[in-house]
Amino acid sequence: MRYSSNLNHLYTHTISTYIRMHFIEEFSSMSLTLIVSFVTLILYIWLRRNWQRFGWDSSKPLPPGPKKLPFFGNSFDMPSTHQWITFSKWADQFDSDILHLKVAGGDYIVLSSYKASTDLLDKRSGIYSSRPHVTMIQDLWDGDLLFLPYGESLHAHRKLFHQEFHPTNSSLHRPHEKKATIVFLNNLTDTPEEWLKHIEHLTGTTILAVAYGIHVQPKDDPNIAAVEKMISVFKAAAMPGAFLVDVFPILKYIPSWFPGASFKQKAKAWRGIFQETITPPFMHVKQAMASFHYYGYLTYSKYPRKKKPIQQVNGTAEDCFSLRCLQKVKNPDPRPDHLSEEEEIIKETVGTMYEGGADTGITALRTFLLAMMCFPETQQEAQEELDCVVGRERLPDYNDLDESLLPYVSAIVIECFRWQPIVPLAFPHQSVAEDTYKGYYIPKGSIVVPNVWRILQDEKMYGPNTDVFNPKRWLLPTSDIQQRGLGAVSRWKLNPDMPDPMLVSFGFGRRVCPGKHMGLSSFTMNVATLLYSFNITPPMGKDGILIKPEIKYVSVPLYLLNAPSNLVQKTMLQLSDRHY
Ligand code: HEM
Repeated sequence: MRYSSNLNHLYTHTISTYIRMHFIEEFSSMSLTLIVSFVTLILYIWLRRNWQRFGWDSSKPLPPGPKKLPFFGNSFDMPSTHQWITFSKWADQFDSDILHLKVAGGDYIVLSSYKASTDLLDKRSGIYSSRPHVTMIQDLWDGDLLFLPYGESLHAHRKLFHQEFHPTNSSLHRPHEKKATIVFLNNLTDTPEEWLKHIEHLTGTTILAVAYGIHVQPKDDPNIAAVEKMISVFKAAAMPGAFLVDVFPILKYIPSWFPGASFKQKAKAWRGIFQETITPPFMHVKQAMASFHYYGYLTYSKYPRKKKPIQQVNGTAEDCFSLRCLQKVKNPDPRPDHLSEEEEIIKETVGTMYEGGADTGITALRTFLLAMMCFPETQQEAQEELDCVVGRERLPDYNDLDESLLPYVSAIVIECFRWQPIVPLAFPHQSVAEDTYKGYYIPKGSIVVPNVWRILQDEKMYGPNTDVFNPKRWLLPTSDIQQRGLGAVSRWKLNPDMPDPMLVSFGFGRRVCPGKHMGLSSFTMNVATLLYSFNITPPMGKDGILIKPEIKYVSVPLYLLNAPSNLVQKTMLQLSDRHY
């Protein structure tokens, strides 16, 4: 009985073990099948969704481009400087004005012709007007117009810019530009060897006056120093690929004390510098605009926490971009040292003037000076035109800067923008939907870059030898005598059939530069005044022979600006007074 019970037990145990093992076996083969099926299904769905993305749909291939490595794509092909030149070589190699690259897992579309750039960025601007996400700037260092994705916030920022910098408003800014130019000329006369410092001072002075009505000291002004500091910080933050967090945005969640998270402390310190630069001058305008603010408060006895303004006083704020925007605010914060949401947007928008207008203006003037030294005959011709039109008694004025009066000077300005475009890849756009162009598939989220440099080197559009600075490519000789004032005569007129390079130099579509008119008008004024006042020559060697500077450009990280090299910066210039 005991035996049988043991046997029974053994029997039962054996059966249960068998059942368990069988079940486990069954289960594991079943679960394996399930897992495999599930993974296959996910893979299938993912492949179906991404079929086109990887260019495997032969009916809609991706645009051509250099061969991609598995996982790394074209990451190793991407040049670290002068990208526009490499992109241009690839456009020739693949005989295509639209290229596709795979970089750090993202899709990169390069447009190499005027047609492709305007077809996509202008005509389909509903798709191509966003910006790629730069975590270091957007998440860790507050929003910024330049980097804002397409949407309501961008719309609100750009609206303020458009209202202010519409060409009909240019008379508001010109007195400031003119005043800054006079200070610039004085500084150049005193210390011509510090010409680069004076150019930086010039652009900073103009921006501070237009933005906040601040009138800086002719030299060593702390406001200018603050602006310069902010710009250098901004350049470091926006340098492509400088921070791992831009490649792996998830890193933004690691705490700042974590080893390797120094980028978070940097972002915090930079945010501080940014706010310290843009907040005080803006608050100053708000406080000085006392007619729109309340000078004191009454406390209701029934609602002790509610306050009521008791007095309004007349404002002392100077007319400027900030003031004009503040005057239109519907919901201001009544406290002079606080800002409502609407006022915060204004503060940020006005602050973007530094980023948009400072380095671009400086680079444009450096290119102009380099061109004048390397192509002296163009300088002479422009000076003759200025002498005829303006005379010798006064500086050029905005009324003179009409292309019908000073066509040669106008052609120099246009040629500066064409010869060495300041922003050779514009500023990257991002697509918000998938698209097809010329039969090629463009994935949603692609970073789209117009190769402005290549477009402006196109000999079919701009005539032969586009590497040479030649203002005459824009001009026609004319026998029409255009007379003005002193009996000025111009031998030239602008050729109306030439394509306008300004249509590409300032970007495209809904992200086109909102400071375009101001940038162009102040650059033209500076060019005319410099040509009128000084002879611009390269420095003289010990043997008394002029040292012609090398035409060498470096890419400056932020917008990938195309600036004359540091070598040129140090050696480049000698100024001698003409009429100043
Ligand atoms: C010679 C001078 C200038 C040049 C060559 C220039 C060029 C450009 C370019 C190429 C872009 C990118 C456009 C795009 O993404 O398609 C841009 C954007 C911008 N520029 Fe300018 N710019 C100049 C002067 C200015 C000035 C004086 C201001 C301010 C008053 C300014 C403010 C801006 C702003 C705020 C943006 C960002 C627009 C956005 O992202 O929606 N720029 N500029």
